[in-house]
Amino acid sequence: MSNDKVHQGHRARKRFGQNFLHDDYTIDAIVSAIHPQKEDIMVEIGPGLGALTEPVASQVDKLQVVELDRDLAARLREHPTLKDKLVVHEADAMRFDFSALAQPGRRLRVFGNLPYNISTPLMFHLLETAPQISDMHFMLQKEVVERLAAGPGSKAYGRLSVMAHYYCKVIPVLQVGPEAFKPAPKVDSAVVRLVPHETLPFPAKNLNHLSRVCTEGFGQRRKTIRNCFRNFITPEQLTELGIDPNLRPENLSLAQFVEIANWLTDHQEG
Ligand SMILES: C[S@@+](CC[C@H](N)C(=O)[O-])C[C@H]1O[C@@H](n2cnc3c(N)ncnc32)[C@H](O)[C@@H]1O
Repeated sequence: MSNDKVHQGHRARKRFGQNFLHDDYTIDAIVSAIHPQKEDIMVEIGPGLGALTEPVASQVDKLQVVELDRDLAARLREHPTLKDKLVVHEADAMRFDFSALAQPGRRLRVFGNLPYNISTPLMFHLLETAPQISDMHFMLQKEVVERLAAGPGSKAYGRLSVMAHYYCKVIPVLQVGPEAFKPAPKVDSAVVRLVPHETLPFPAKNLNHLSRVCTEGFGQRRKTIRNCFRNFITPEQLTELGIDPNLRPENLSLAQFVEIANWLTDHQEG
């Protein structure tokens, strides 16, 4: 059992969410879904021991990788076949400025088998860079992929779903069982493709207001929106926007969340 924690001579660190992919079928399926092209600006988050790094690097000229674990970053810098292709950023992806890697007219393609302990805040961080990204492929906890992909009326629908759909088209690609990893995680996993919209379908005038409307709504998902949003909009004003005040937040579409947020921006005092 404890052997399972040592993979390719490296002891997996739980605090870095290290579950290394070792199943060739899964690795091939992810790399084909990514479909790397020679001239793409590819960025991998958490390359680890290189399960995805090696096959992707073999198809491109250069690969940027962001790895927090100092030992793993050092291994990658010295890797016999990878070192000439990799640009290793030994950094915390949560604080990393991904947009700095984009070039004029060339957006990033980001991928990774992400550390599950930070996957939700990391998604929000990456969504902020969406305009500089052409697509993202991530292995996540299956439940997080369900939340990303969820639409109105579903139990999994929440702030993460609204913000993901605000910026991206969300496409679940593949489900992966725990046995594909070493050590095996306690949860099921899934791969998702996120494709940022060329033009935002429902632009918000103020993103903080959209975030606030989502937080206040999903914080009280069993209430009707006339109650959730009573601090800033009346039932009559909701009706004027064409939105039924008796709906619950989990029934509001992205367009309606944005409509309420934009109303808040327009009617904010000061
Ligand atoms: C789930 S493992 C995936 C490793 C490898 N890509 C694979 O598929 O086998 C997550 C990786 O992310 C790294 N990591 C954890 N937290 C990180 C962070 N905040 N920023 C960058 N990398 C991080 C871990 O050290 C580890 O290499």
